[in-house]
Amino acid sequence: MPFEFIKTDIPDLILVKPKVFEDCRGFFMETYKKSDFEKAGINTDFVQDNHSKSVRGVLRGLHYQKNPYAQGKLVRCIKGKIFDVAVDIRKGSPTFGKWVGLELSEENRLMLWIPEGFAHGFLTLSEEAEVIYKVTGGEYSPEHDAGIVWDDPDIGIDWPLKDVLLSEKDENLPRLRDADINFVYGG
Ligand SMILES: Cc1cn([C@H]2C[C@H](O)[C@@H](COP(=O)(O)OP(=O)(O)O[C@H]3O[C@H](C)C(=O)[C@H](O)[C@H]3O)O2)c(=O)[nH]c1=O
Repeated sequence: MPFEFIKTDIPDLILVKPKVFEDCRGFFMETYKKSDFEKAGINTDFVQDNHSKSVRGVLRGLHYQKNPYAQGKLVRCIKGKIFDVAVDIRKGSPTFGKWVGLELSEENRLMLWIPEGFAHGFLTLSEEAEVIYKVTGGEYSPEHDAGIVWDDPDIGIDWPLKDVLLSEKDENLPRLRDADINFVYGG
């Protein structure tokens, strides 16, 4: 099995560890395989791939697209290191408002599967980080783009750095209690 699927504190949030084949040339690894991911319960109807580069201290998030353009994300850091965070924002979920954060890096090669109904963000821990992620559900739709402020005390994310660089948009995101959310658990 080329992948190890690891549960996190939020049942639907899955850490994926690919099998790496190293030799004198370097390495090879499969980073996605439909049959294996579907066996693990991961939706693989990917509609878009994204790639962003950030410098140390940049925090992108917490973002989500509202229904009917909700997105699932398979996130991977291919250069440097990030602290990747997902927050459950599905109304009625037993883990509503709960967050999971972990390091994804060029070195650990871990990937995080974040289903629809979660807000996502990451903090750049290395001088530079490049993040690529496959997206399910809705293609990019600015009208459905939404977010929650990174340091919402009701969520209490323990970001490793406190002095962060945000876009103007992210500086002005609402708290979870005021956010425009239309996800329903099990819906
Ligand atoms: C997300 C997106 C953005 N754009 C354009 C819109 C802006 O002109 C420019 C930068 O967008 P933004 O500042 O929203 O990029 P990020 O802050 O990296 O947003 C992402 O950050 C967090 C981590 C996420 O999980 C989302 O995928 C996404 O919201 O790219 C597009 O053309 N297509 C897209 O899918």
